Amino acid sequence: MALVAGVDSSTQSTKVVVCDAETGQVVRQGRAAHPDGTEIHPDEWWRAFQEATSDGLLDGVASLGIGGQQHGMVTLDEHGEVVRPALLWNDTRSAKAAEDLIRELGGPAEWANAVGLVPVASFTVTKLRWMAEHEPELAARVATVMLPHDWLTWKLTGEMVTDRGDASGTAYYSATDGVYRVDLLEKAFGKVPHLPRVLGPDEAAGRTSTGMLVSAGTGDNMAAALGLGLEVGDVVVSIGTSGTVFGVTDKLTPDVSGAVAGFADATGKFLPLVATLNAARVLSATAQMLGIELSELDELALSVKDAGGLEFVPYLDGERTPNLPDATGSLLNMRRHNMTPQNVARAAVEGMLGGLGAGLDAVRAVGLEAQRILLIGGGARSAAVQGIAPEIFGVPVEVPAAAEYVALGAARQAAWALTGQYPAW
Ligand SMILES: Nc1ncnc2c1ncn2[C@@H]1O[C@H](COP(=O)(O)OP(=O)(O)O)[C@@H](O)[C@H]1O
Ligand SMILES: O=C(CO)[C@@H](O)[C@H](O)COP(=O)(O)O
Repeated sequence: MALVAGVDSSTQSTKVVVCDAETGQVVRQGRAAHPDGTEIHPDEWWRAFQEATSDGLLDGVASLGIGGQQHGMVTLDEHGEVVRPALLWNDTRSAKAAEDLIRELGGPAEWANAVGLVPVASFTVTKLRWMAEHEPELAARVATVMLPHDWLTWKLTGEMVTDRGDASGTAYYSATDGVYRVDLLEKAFGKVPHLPRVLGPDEAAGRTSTGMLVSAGTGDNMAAALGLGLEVGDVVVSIGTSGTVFGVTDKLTPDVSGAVAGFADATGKFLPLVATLNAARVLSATAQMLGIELSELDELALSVKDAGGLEFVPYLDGERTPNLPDATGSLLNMRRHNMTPQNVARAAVEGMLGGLGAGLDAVRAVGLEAQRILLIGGGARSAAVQGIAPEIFGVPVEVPAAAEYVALGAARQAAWALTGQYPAW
């Protein structure tokens, strides 16, 4: 039996699945945590990858693919050394840089038409502008810019490559034209560092020192779409560190409002996506505040039929959609009679899902059909989320069997690169 492996190097952890290349059945799994924070040295991802794959997890694996958190700015000097810790997708320090870049190009529509999205602090191009302005000595040393999954692929193979899915989250790659917009990168950063070569969906990046094939890899949301085998009419809501709402389309409608990012997917199509900064951790922060476990939060939230008038504005980490990087969370409409743990728990779940409900409206506005929602990510394991989501979204919600869909998608890509056939798992 040929084995393939998929890696999900996401915000909070690295997860690895080893699958039968023919059926996709998972035969082994590993995981390791990442440190908290919105900037992180890439060595931490390498350490987590090694920890997650220790004890021979990859023994006998013929091909491996990496799915990684999107947008993180990894900068290398001319010797391949990391110049500064990577600024992650949820780091909001480049919010002003985003505003400046929009103004300099002539407005949001110019960006939406050029690269399918309007800059916000999450996108790599704004982080590069921030670095050029605030850390000019470090910026001067930057010879190469890449994304988290690219860096891991490079560590494994020595090849500086990426795929169009992850490249489309930089804001200096046009998903529709399939080219880097080095002119935009130069305007933002003042120079054009070396960029990873963009591979096709089934192309291999190279081989590890032990001979294992490594596929192109992709961003974690693109990998999740691959893992689910998404079809037109399906919309995914993923509740991880980020909340994301996305679907696969044949063509892209740029969203000038900036709510929907026009990403590429990992198969040659597109992946319009809305992302929020506040998802599963709204639930864990609320449980922590109440001094209870997540399972108890579920019980409390489901023990009442509404939040008794409480409204939880969930912007605990600022927010990206809507673009309010400095926003804070609030608990509104408190009265003596409604300040119960049950109501607070319910309001937290409703508030977090409400942000994703607005995301659903936004992807519909650019033409995504939503006949059903597929709910995935760590937060989808919550009974309260599963119970309350249909009310908030107003369409049937299905919860696929709990699985690591990002890692599974990366494994599917690894099998595709190995055999040359899209695996019909
Ligand atoms: N049963 C649960 N109820 C609520 N949240 C959960 C549950 N299980 C896991 N989570 C949350 O899911 C998050 C991790 O989800 P995951 O999709 O792996 O995130 P990421 O890919 O961003 O690292 C954590 O914040 C964790 O607290
Ligand atoms: O910024 C985005 C999507 O645009 C995030 O979805 C990141 O890709 C991180 O994902 P998770 O770690 O939350 O899965």
